[in-house]
Amino acid sequence: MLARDVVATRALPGFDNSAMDGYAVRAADTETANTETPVVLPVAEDIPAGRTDGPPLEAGTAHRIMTGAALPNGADAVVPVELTDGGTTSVAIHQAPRLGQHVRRAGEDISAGAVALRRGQVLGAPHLALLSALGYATAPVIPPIRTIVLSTGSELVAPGQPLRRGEIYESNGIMLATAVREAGGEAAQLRFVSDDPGEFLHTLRNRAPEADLIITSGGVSAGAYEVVKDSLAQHGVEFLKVAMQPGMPQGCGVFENTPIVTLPGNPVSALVSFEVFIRPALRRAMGLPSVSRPVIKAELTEPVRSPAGKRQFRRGVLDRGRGTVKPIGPPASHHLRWLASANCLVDVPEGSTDLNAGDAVTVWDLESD
Ligand SMILES: Nc1nc2c(c(=O)[nH]1)N[C@H]1C(S)=C(S)[C@@H](COP(=O)(O)OP(=O)(O)OC[C@H]3O[C@@H](n4cnc5c(N)ncnc54)[C@H](O)[C@@H]3O)O[C@H]1N2
Ligand code: MOO
Repeated sequence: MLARDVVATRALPGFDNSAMDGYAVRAADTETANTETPVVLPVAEDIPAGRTDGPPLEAGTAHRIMTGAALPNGADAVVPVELTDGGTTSVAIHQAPRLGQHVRRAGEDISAGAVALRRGQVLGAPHLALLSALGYATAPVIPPIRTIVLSTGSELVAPGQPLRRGEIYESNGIMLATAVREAGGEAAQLRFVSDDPGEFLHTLRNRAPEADLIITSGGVSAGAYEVVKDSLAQHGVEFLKVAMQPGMPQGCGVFENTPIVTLPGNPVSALVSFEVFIRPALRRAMGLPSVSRPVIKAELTEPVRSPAGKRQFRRGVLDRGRGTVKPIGPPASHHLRWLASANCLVDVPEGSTDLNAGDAVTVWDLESD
């Protein structure tokens, strides 16, 4: 993201140039040209793109010119090669050009001194091209937040490896690292660790200094072997229950000078918690223009039940045209298929336990920033 406005120090295009492969002429020399009685002119120069010596066009002559080549002084129109006989020593012009035809004027894209890009612009493909076209080899940017993402669980196996009964493939790491990147941050996805506190703390200690934020998943609820909770409760991390479904058990704090958020391990809980707690904080910290997802009102296509006293986030499919939202899948927090089919979250407030089809609900649009 740009840290300051960037001003064009030069115009674009930087010089009058040809928009076509053809012949640079003086329109007045060729005004009688037509197919029956072409105007024939000697070709005095050949001007490929990149030729820099710039010989002027004498009256009564033509220069063969290529797209992007500087228009010679004296020329005021370009005749495309298709409207000529394509000659190299002399050229027969079959159609009279309009004054200024196929000429790209200096500064018609952007003039010198104009603001080319504003502070806060996220630099995508066209913006980087514009900066380069203006001659900027570097640009002042706000660096992205650097996160490390660490999954925990002795049941986890890397995708591609054989699985034994009781084991599952690790999926939170790539999910959360991708979510960070999509939010505009940087993410290093660490190799997941087992439920052994020694291994967990060793990994964190090694990698925390390189991060602005640590994100872990798993090991924060109420059982035995809660590696994250057991290891970090003594290290300035607070563990608590949030009145939210999914995403009830949470933790956050500072681990040896690095902020840390410990998400629950259930995949849907982890991603919903990321959306609710981490994404807005990341974007605000980076100064990005839109901090929260766009929030829309939509009409439910079917009823929704929600536990009393909890804010529920259901997966949904938002039909923007109709203004409706269809809740999909059960509220449970392990249904990845429904998470992958959703384009929004349906935000059911704490006070609502029974919503009917046709009721208006608040929806978080997950497909927009
Ligand atoms: N007695 C209680 N049990 C549970 C409670 C509770 O309050 N009392 N809370 C439940 C809720 S709600 C959630 S959410 C989970 C959170 O548990 P943890 O954060 O401790 O996570 P784990 O137990 O490690 O894992 C939960 C679940 O998710 C799977 N998992 C974990 N990490 C990954 C990963 N990287 N990739 C894919 N799947 C992952 C894990 O195998 C478990 O199935 O606790 C409830 N229990
Ligand atoms: O908070 Mo848990 O996330 O409901 O499954």
